[in-house]
Amino acid sequence: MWRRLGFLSPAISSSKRQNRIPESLKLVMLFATDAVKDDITASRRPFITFVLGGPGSGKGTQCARIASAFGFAHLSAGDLLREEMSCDSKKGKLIRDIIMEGKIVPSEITVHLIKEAIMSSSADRFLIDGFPRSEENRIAFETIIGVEPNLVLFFDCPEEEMVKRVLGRNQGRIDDNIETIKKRLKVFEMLNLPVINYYSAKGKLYKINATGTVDEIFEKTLT
Ligand SMILES: Nc1ncnc2c1ncn2[C@@H]1O[C@H](COP(=O)(O)OP(=O)(O)O)[C@@H](O)[C@H]1O
Ligand SMILES: O=c1ccn([C@@H]2O[C@H](COP(=O)(O)OP(=O)(O)O)[C@@H](O)[C@H]2O)c(=O)[nH]1
Ligand SMILES: [Mg+2]
Repeated sequence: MWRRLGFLSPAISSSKRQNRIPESLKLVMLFATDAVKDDITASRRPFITFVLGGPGSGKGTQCARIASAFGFAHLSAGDLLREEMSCDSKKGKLIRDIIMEGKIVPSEITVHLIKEAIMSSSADRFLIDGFPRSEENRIAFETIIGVEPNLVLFFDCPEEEMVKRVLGRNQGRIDDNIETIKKRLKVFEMLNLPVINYYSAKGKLYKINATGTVDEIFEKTLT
């Protein structure tokens, strides 16, 4: 990946990855590009950032800020699934039941929705918010879409704060209740943390302390 980022590689060396000394993720965001595009054999290869974190860690909030500051298209896997869930179909009902239980929707459904969203957009840089949520999700994405993310952001937030935020979210979501939140936190720990560890080991992970105000976290993300 650092090879692909070309001249940016020295600026983002290994330090901020895995949350060591903060360096400029802002530079990466500003110049986000996948140098494979220069290869005439690759017709379209957008710059992909996965945005991970527990429920209520602020993924959606920070994605909106990053997207507007740096021209990323923001794709929320949860929003894509909620849109699909609202369809009065067998698939819609399946998604609803799984979300209500705080479990993970089968990878082929989610990856298909993400693929469609990427293909129907002309953007060259994407924030994929709330995906992959399991190793199975990650492998399905890499297999079906055929690329790995360029970057992975992890908003690290204490459970107590996440619960407080989710309960105060007030968007009428079927899964924003204490029973489902408890289940989602367990699923996050059991299935999503291994994905985070995987990208950390690959040197692609930027861990951000997600406590503080929205502005403070946005600043932390970029410094
Ligand atoms: N830094 C913050 N401090 C307090 N509340 C926040 C902060 N960031 C987000 N929120 C609020 O917490 C709730 C969850 O944030 P959201 O971005 O939807 O998280 P996620 O997508 O990770 O579940 C929302 O109501 C949002 O407005
Ligand atoms: O890739 C995904 C993303 C979301 N979900 C489901 O959708 C719910 C809500 O996801 P979202 O990312 O919107 O929740 P957030 O973490 O933002 O609160 C999750 O608990 C899962 O049940 C899923 O199965 N796969
Ligand atoms: Mg969200």
